[in-house]
Amino acid sequence: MTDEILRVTDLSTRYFTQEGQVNAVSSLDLRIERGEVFGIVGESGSGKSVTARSIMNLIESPGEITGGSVEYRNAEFAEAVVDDYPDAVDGEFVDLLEVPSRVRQSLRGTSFSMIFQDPESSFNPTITVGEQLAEAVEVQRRASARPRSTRARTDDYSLGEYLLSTVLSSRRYVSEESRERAIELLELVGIPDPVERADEYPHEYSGGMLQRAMIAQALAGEPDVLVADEPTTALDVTIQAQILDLLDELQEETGMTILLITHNLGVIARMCDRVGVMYAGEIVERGTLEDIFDDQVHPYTEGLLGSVPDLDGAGGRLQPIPGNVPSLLDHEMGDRCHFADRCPKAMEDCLEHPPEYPADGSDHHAARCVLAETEYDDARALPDDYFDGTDRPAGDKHVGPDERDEEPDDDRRHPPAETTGGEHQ
Ligand SMILES: Nc1ncnc2c1ncn2[C@@H]1O[C@H](COP(=O)(O)OP(=O)(O)OP(=O)(O)O)[C@@H](O)[C@H]1O
Ligand code: NI
Repeated sequence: MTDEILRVTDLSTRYFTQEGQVNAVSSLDLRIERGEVFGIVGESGSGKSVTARSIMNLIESPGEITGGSVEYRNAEFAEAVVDDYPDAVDGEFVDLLEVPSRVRQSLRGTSFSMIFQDPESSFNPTITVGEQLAEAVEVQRRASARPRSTRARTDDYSLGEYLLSTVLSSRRYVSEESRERAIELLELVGIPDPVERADEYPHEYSGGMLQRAMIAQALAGEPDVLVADEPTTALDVTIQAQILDLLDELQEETGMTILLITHNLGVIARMCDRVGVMYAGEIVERGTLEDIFDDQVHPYTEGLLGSVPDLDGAGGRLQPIPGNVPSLLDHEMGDRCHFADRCPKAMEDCLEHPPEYPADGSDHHAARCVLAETEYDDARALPDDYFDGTDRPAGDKHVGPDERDEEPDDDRRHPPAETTGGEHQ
């Protein structure tokens, strides 16, 4: 029997930009089991971060979740909200997109936590790092002080307590215990001189330090589910390995469920139980590590595997897959397999958008590719120049090197395979 903790169904997120509608995430399904580490991997701009933010319901204008559900399983939470939001509840599952943000926020930190790709976004610049961590610890303390009742967490905030908490939060640390825990957490993520660093403000931290502090912050509430978007990309390889070890350890200790987002297959191989390979806003192949690394069906997965960057050495790089990640603009996407124009095995069959087919291997193995069903047949192959003209309006999808912008050329963050700089909120 499965023990699903997170059930994402038919999730779609669009950005309504001046250039048109961007289909950042399209009809995405995910089933994540309690205690597993599920990886999402894909090139830059494939929709990984938007998926993570959609799951946390953190999509901002001009973006919008246009359909689907994100169901979190927590019997107490379901019981606490079922009277007020019966439509959001299905057994022990609650659709987080169907409850108001106030209710959802009661889950932040203690049930759900997120590590963002850009650490700045998760810190308040005017409060010291130590205080912010202590506050996160305090939230967890309050939650567990009311014996596991989510209702208490959402409703029972009496005026007295409210006043007390506002008074207290103007004090330097919410409590000495929380301050100690905050320092412990800083130490845990490898920040030197944690006692002194706790009193510093976010801008006094380097990018790598802030990323570690953010991990400490995300872990402070001892979440059930941690969504980690490129948790180690800004860090040098030694620290990367250290942080991954730390996540691994904590995961084993606490049984926390992790949704890990990365473009690094080395990280996937090291951390994950199951993987979803993302391309153009869709999961194009999913399966266990073995399915994906040894038995992959989708030529995109194969392309990503072209060269697995190693964590320990310099020079490990993804081998670029020829061509570019599509723009995801609705009017440019067409109704074919979105990878067909870059695929060495594109056939006539690929001019229709493929559904997800079961693939040989584990029950979990599936691919959005006709090759899961049919043998590759040279006789039906599309000519090499098939997509050179008509399918690609005004060559928009070929972003030349001089047109790339937005993000600094940080190789660790964007290996050569990744061309169009994904935007980060
Ligand atoms: N605020 C925004 N406005 C418009 N488009 C956006 C916005 N945020 C993301 N997108 C678009 O959504 C698509 C998916 O972006 P996303 O950031 O999820 O990619 P990613 O897989 O996380 O890439 P990376 O590896 O670079 O982080 C991209 O086409 C991106 O341009
Ligand atoms: Ni991203």
